[in-house]
Amino acid sequence: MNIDQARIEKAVREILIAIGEDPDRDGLLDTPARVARAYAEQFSGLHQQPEDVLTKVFDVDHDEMVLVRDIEVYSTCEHHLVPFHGVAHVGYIPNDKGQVTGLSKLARLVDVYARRPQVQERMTSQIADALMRVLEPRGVIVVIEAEHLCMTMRGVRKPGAKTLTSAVRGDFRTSDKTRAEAMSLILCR
Ligand SMILES: Nc1nc2c(ncn2[C@@H]2O[C@H](COP(=O)(O)OP(=O)(O)OP(=O)(O)O)[C@@H](O)[C@H]2O)c(=O)[nH]1
Ligand SMILES: [Zn+2]
Repeated sequence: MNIDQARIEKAVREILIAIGEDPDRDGLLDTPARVARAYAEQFSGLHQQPEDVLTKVFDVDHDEMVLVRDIEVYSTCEHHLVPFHGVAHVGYIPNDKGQVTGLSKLARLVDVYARRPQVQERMTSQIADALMRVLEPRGVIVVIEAEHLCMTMRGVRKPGAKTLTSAVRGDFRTSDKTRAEAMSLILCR
C-alpha cells in the first residue's frame, strides 16, 4: 500500500479536535491536506528501495576510498514523530572491478532511509548494509551526527546535544588503519 493521504487528512482533523482546536477555522481549513502532502514526502522512503537509487554503476580505475561528507539529513524520530536533522558521512572502498556509483546516489540513498519513521542507529546500519549489498565494495563506513528535536524542543530539553552513530563494514571493520583514515577525513573541518 502506498501513502494514503485521505486517511492522513482524516486523522489530522481528529488530532486538531483532540487538542481543543477548531479544524474549521480559516487558518486550519487546509491543514489536514497540507500535512498529508508533507507526510507523503517525509515518509516516501518507505516505498523506495536502495536499488531504485543506486542504479548507475560505472567502472573506473579507482580502488581507494570514496567519501562524501556533510550530506544534509532530515528524518523523523519514530518515537515522537518530530524531526531529527544533521549530517551524514558516507564512504566506501570500491571492489577490484572498480565499481563505483554516482556521488549524488549516496545522498539519494541516505534519503531513502531518512524519509521513514526512524531511529538514528537503524538508519545508519541500513545505509551501510544497502551499500554493501548493491555495490559489493571492499568496505563501507557511515557516520551520522544529528540533533533530535524530541530532545531539544520538549522532554529533556537539551538543545545542542548531538548524537553520533557509526556503522562500519568490510575493510573499515577489520582494519584499524583504514577506519582511522576515514575518521580523520570525516572529522577534519
Ligand atoms: N536510541 C535512540 N533513541 C531515540 C532516538 N530518537 C529518540 N530517542 C529516544 O527515545 C526515547 C523514548 O523514550 P520514552 O520514555 O518511551 O518516551 P518519553 O517519555 O517521551 O521520553 P522523553 O523524551 O525522555 O520525555 C527517548 O529517550 C528519546 O530520546 C533515536 O534515534 N535513537
Ligand atoms: Zn523522539
